[in-house]
Formats: sequence, C-alpha cells, structure tokens
Amino acid sequence: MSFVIGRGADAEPRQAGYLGQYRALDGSEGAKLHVDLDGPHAMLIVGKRGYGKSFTMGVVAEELARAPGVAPVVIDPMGVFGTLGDGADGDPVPVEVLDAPAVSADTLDPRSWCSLLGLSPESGAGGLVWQAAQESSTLSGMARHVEASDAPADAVRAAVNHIDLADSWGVFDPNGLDAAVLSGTEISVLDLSGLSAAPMNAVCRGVGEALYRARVDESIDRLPWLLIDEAHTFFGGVGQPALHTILTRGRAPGVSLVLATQRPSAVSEIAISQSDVLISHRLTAEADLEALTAAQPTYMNESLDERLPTEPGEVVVIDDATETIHAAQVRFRDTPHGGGSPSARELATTDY
Ligand SMILES: Nc1ncnc2c1ncn2[C@@H]1O[C@H](COP(=O)(O)OP(=O)(O)OP(=O)(O)O)[C@@H](O)[C@H]1O
Repeated sequence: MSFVIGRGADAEPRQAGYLGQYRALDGSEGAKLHVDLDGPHAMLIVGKRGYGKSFTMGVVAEELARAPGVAPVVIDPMGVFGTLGDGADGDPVPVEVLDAPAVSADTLDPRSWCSLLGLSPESGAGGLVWQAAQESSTLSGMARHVEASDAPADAVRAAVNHIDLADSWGVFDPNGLDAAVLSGTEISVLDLSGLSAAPMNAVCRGVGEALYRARVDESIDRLPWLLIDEAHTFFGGVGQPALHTILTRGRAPGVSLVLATQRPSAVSEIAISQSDVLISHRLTAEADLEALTAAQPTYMNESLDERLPTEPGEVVVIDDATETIHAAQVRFRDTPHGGGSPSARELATTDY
C-alpha cells in the first residue's frame, strides 16, 4: 500500500508520480510517497533559497513528462529546466525546449496592455495604446493605428515608442504558441531566461489562457499542467489574471497549476488558499511563515514552523484532499538539475 498525495492510500499507485520517501523523526527513510497525476490539482512548492524548490519541481516535471494523458508545460524564468532533456536515469523524459516562446498580442486586453507598458490609461499615450489594442490584434497593426491618429504628436510618439519596446522583447507573434502546440506528449519547457518581468508575464498570460480555453472548448484531449518556477514574478503582473482563472476555475475543465516560490508572502492570497497541495521546504523569513500560517488548515495540530524541515530536499507536505500532513525526503533527480549554485572551489579545481 502506497500513499498518493491528493488521492490517499492506494494499493497500486497508477497515474501517480514518485515524489520521494517518508522521513522518520530519526532522519531515516521510510515508505515511498507518490503524488496524484490523475485529477487536476493546484500545488504550491515553497522554500528558502537553496533548499530545493526547483529540484522538487524538476522531480514533479520528470514524473509528468512520463505520465500518459497529461500535457505538462514549464514556465522557466531562470532557464534551469532545459536539463530535463539532457538524458535520464530510468525511463526516458520526453522534453521539448522552446528557447524563444511567443504569444499573440491579442492575448492581452487593452487595460493589460497599458499595465504591461507602465502607461496610465488616462495619459495621452496610454489612451492611444488602449484604443490600438481594441482595434488591432498585432503589434504592427497597433503601431499603425496609433500613427494614423490625430492625437498630439508627443502622445503619438510616446505610444509608438512603447509599442516598439514591446516589439523588441520578441515575445509577440501573430503565430505564437497555442494550446495545440503545447499539448503534445512531451513536457514543453518555455525558456524565458534573459527576459524582464513584463515580457515574462505576457507569455505566462498567453499560455495560461490558451491552455484553460482549450480545455473549456474541449479542443485538446490531454489535461494540461502548468508548472511555474519563481512564481512570485507573475503575481501583481499581467500574468496574474490567467493564474487566478486556473486557480479558481481550473478544476472543472481539468487544468492544473504547480507554483514554486521562495517568497510565499509575494504570491496572492488566492494562490495560497486555492492550493490543495502545499510542499514546503525550509522557510525562515517571518513574512513568508506568516503568509502560510494564515492559511494553515484546522486539521494541522501543531504550528507549521515547528514541522518545517532543516535540510535541502526535505519537505513537509500538506494534502488538503486527504487532510493529511507528511514529512518526506524528495527523491533524487533522474535528469541533471540545472539550478544549483556555482562553486568557486569546483571552478578553481577544473582550472588545473
Ligand atoms: N531532493 C534533493 N535531494 C538531494 N539534493 C537536493 C534535493 N533538493 C535539493 N538538493 C540540493 O540543493 C541544491 C539547491 O536546490 P535548488 O536549486 O532546487 O534550490 P532552490 O530552493 O530552488 O533555490 P533557488 O531559490 O536559488 O532557485 C541543489 O543543487 C541540490 O544540490
């Protein structure tokens, strides 16, 4: 009998990913712990820098890449998940890395366009961008719309400059990513490294909405799982509405979200309260502990900070579906981990 997080005890953990092993009080390893990959879930992986969030998300990613019936997509702000494709111990991990992911400009509504470009809708340039986004679905169409307007020249110039800036990010393309491209059997890794927060948010919004809509319209027959590292980057930005849609309405169409962050206090309350699985590594910052404690379930008898682990790779898992809490050691990665810190000593050794 194995325990499957999000499902409960199961004689045979089918359609479940192997997460790690139980950790006993004396630190010894116990029975295997799995995570449900059958139904939709909202998972939140938290932890202080260097204690294994990205590593744990990589383990979940490996298991999803191998699972049937799911369409996993990783939003990778640091460019550390490409190593999923570098060869795996055990079963293969099918991966497609997209180095220059782009989405269609009309993924953003007029208000989001102003917010993305840091323009007030009440300003001359903001008003022009708003109208242009209403009228056109491409960046070049928006620029043409602004240039043809009889607004004051300085407002037109400012609006065109902002649209040119958005164009320079290289993340808008009328033939950008759609759900059909992202719903293959392999895991799609969207490498956003090198981009600033604004274009990353635009891609997150486009991809999140496309996957959600595709399930509502029943145009894809796999269940999407959107995995987002450094998730705090997308709360408060234009990516947030798409994430809130999945968190609050994703269950019925079957869209799952896995968020990893070192700053749980910087994701929205919705992200914490709607997560049905919380995987916590070591955390010490007062604000982060408070954010999680505020949402601590009533079935948790001791305070969360007393249960938090101390070593990298150790986690406490709070499973809302089964109202259970588990202390575990996350398993080792089958593919190389791309997120470790560089070591000056190791680099010096390779010089000789
Ligand atoms: N389950 C594990 N088993 C063994 N080692 C682990 C495990 N998890 C993490 N580690 C070790 O801890 C290091 C840091 O992990 P990771 O890069 O995932 O940290 P992080 O919390 O994501 O940090 P950051 O906030 O910098 O991204 C890894 O390089 C690895 O050496």
